Amino acid sequence: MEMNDQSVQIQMLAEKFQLFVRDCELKQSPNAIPSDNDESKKVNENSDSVDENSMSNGIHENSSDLGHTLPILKKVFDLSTKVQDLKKEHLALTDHVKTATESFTSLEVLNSIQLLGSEYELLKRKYLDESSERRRLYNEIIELKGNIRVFCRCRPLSESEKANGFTSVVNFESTLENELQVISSDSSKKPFKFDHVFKPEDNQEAVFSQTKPIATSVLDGFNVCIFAYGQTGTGKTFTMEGTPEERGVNYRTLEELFRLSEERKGVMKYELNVSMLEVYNEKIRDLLVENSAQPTKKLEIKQAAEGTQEVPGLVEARVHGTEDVWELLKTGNRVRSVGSTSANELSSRSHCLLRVTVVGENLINGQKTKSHLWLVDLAGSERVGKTEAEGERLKESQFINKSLSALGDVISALASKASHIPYRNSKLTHILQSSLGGDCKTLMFVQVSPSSADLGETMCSLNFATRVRGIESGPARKQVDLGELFKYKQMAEKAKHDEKETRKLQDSLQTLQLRLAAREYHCKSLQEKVRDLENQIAEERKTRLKQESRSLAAVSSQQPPSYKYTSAHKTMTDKKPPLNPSNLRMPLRRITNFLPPPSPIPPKRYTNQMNGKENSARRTSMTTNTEGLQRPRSRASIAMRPPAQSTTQILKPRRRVSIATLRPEPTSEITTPLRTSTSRFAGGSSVSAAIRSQRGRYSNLFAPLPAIRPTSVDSTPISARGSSKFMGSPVHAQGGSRMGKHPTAIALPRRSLVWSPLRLREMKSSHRKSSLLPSKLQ
Ligand SMILES: Nc1ncnc2c1ncn2[C@@H]1O[C@H](COP(=O)(O)OP(=O)(O)OP(=O)(O)O)[C@@H](O)[C@H]1O
Repeated sequence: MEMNDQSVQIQMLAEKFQLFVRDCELKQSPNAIPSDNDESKKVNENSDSVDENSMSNGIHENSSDLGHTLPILKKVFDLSTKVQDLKKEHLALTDHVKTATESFTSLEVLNSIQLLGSEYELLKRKYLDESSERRRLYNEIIELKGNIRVFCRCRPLSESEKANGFTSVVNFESTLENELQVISSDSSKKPFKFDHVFKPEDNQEAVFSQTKPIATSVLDGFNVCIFAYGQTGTGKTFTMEGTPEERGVNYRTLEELFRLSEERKGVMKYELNVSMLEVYNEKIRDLLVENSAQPTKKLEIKQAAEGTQEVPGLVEARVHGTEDVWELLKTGNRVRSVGSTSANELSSRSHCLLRVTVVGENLINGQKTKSHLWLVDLAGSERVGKTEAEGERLKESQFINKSLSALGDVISALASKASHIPYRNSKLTHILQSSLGGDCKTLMFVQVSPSSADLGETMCSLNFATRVRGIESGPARKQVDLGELFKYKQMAEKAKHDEKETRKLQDSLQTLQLRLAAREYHCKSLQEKVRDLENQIAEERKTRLKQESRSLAAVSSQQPPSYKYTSAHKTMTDKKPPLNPSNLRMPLRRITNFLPPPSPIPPKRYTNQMNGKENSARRTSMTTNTEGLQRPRSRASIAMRPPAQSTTQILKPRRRVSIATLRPEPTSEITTPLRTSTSRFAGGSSVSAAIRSQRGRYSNLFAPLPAIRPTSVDSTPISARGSSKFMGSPVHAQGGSRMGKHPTAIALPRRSLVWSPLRLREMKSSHRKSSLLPSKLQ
C-alpha cells in the first residue's frame, strides 16, 4: 500500500512537471494553442489542490532559475517513467494472480469441498453410532439403578412448627448415604434406605440433578412416570411445581428437554406436546381448557388400539420453548382445585397430572418414537380426623384416600408379582396404567415432614415407599412408533404362519416316510412268504411226482395195459391245458410296491353268454367249490408247476399234473383220478369196466363240481369258448361220444382241486386271472 501511494505521488509529480515544462514553452511562445492536458490539469487540481499548489508554487518560485531545476526535473521525469513501468508490471502481476486464483477455485476448491463433505458424512455416522451407544449405556445405568426408583425428600421444619415447639424426628447421618432414621416416641431409631435421600437443606437444583437422567429418558423413547407422594403439607407441590424463584421438577424437566432437543437437532427432530389434567373426586378435568366458564367436558379413559390408556378430547398443547411451558403451567395451576386445610393453607385437593408427549424422529435412519412423561403431584394423604375435615373437604379427603389406597394396592400387586394388577380401581391408577410398572421407568418422591407432630404419617409414608422400592420391574422397553410396530407385528405374524406351514409339511412328510417304511416292510415280509410258499410248493411237487409215478407203476403192474387206456391216458396227457402265457400271470418270484400293468386281454365274462339264472347258479357253484377247496382233506392235490429255468422254458406250454394221494387198499384196485372222472362222465363208454367198478372208492376230491356241470349244452359258457384250449373241452356239449374220445375234458374241472388256498388268497388280493384257477372261478 505504501509503495502504491508513493508511486501515485511520483506519477502526479511527473504529470505536474510535464505541465510545468509546457507552461514554460507557452510562455516562450504565447500564441501556442492549449493542449488536452489542460483538461487533465483541471481535473487534477480538484484531486489534490494542496500538493498542487505547493508544487506549482515551488515551480513558480524556481522558474527564475530554470537552469538549476532542469536536472532535477529530468530526474523526476525518469522516475515517472519508472513508475509507469512499475505500474504496468503491477497490472500484469495482478492479472496473473487473478488467473491463478480462478484456476484454484475451479478445481482444488471443489475437491477440497468434496473431501470435507465426505469427512462430514463420516463424522455424522460416527456421531450417530456414538449417540446410540451413549443412549444404550445411559439406559443400562438407569436399569441397573432400577426402573422403579424411590427418592425421599424431607422438608425443613416450618416456622409454625418451631414456634409450637415441635422437634425434628428425622435423623440424617452423614456416614450413611441415602439413608434416614426416624426416631420413634420411645427413642428407638428406625432406618429407611432409598435410592436417594434429600435433606431439608437440599435445594431444587440438587433434586433435579438426580431426577434429570430418568426424566430425559423420554427423549430416547421410554415411558416415564415421576410422582410425588406424601402427607399433606410435606412439599409435594413444592418439589413438582416449585415457585417462580425456585422452580420445580416440572419446569426444569421441560427446560432440559428443550435443551437436549436443541443439542440433538442435527440428528433428531422432536415434537413436544403438553397436556394437563386433574383427578378430582374421581372425575377427570382438563386444566388447559381455554374458557373455564364453559361447562367442562366429561373425560373418560379409553384403551387405544396399541394397548395404552388415552383420554379422548384432552387438550394437547404444542410447546416450542420454556416460555410456552411456564405459561401453560401457570394456566393449569390457576384452574387446579385447591383448598385450605388445617395442615396446609393451599392444600391440593386433587391429583394433578402433567403429561408430556414426545414424538421423536431420527433424521438419519427415519426411526420414529412416541413416548409419554407423566409428572404427577398427588393430593396429600391425610388423616380425616386430624385435618378436621368436614362437608366438602371430608368428601374430597375420602376420594383422595380411596385413590391413594388404590395406588397402594397396585404397587403391592406389582411388588408381589400378582397375576392381576387392579389398575381400574381408581381413575388415577387407570390413567397411569401404562406408566406404572411393566415396561416404563418410574420415580417416586416420598415427601416427609420432620416434625414430631407428623411422626405417624411419616412412618406410614416411609413404609409405603419401601414397598414401592421392592418392586422388581422388568427392563424398560423403547416405545417404537405405532406404524413401525404394526409393520413388525405383521412381519412376525407372517413368520409365525410360515413356521406353522413348514411344521405341517414336515409332519406330513414324516407320516409319508413312516407309511413308506411300513409298506416296504410289508412288501419284504410278503416276498419272504412267497419265497417260502414257492419252496413248499416245489417240495410238494417233488413228493407228488414221486407218489404219482409210484401209483402209476403200481397200476400198470396190476392191470395189463389196454389200448384204450393207453390211448385215453395219452390223449389226456396231450390235452392237458397249458398255463396262461407267463406275461398274464402274477409273478411269483418278486412282489413289489407297484402293481403290474393291466393285462392286454380283458377278463372274460359270461354275461353275454349266459342268462342271469345261469350266472347266479354258476356263482353259487363257484362259492361252493371254493369253500370245498378250503376244507381240510384227506387227500391233497397240487398243481405241478416246475420252476422256470429259462425264458424259453417259461414261454413253452405247460402241463399240469393232477394227482391224488390214495390210501393204500391192498384188496381194491388202485386207479388214477383221471380215469375215475373219465369213467364217471363218459358213462363207461370209453373206459374199462374194471375202472368203473371202483367208482365208489374214488377220492371225493375228484367228484365233479356240481356247479360246473352244465344243465344244457347251449348254456355252457365253455362251449362258447371252444377255442380256448384250457376251457375248451366241453363236458356235455358233444355228448358222450365226444367225451369218450377226449377224456382229458373230464379232468379239466378237477383242476380246481389242485388249487391251494394260499394261491386263492393271492388271487383274491390281486384280482388277476391265474393260470392255475379254473376260468369258472374267476
Ligand atoms: N424443601 C422445602 N424447602 C422449603 N420450603 C418447603 C419445602 N417443602 C415444602 N415447603 C413449603 O411447605 C409448604 C407446603 O408445601 P406444599 O404445598 O408443596 O405441600 P404439599 O405436599 O403439596 O401439600 P398438599 O398435599 O396439601 O398440597 C409450602 O409453603 C412450601 O413452600
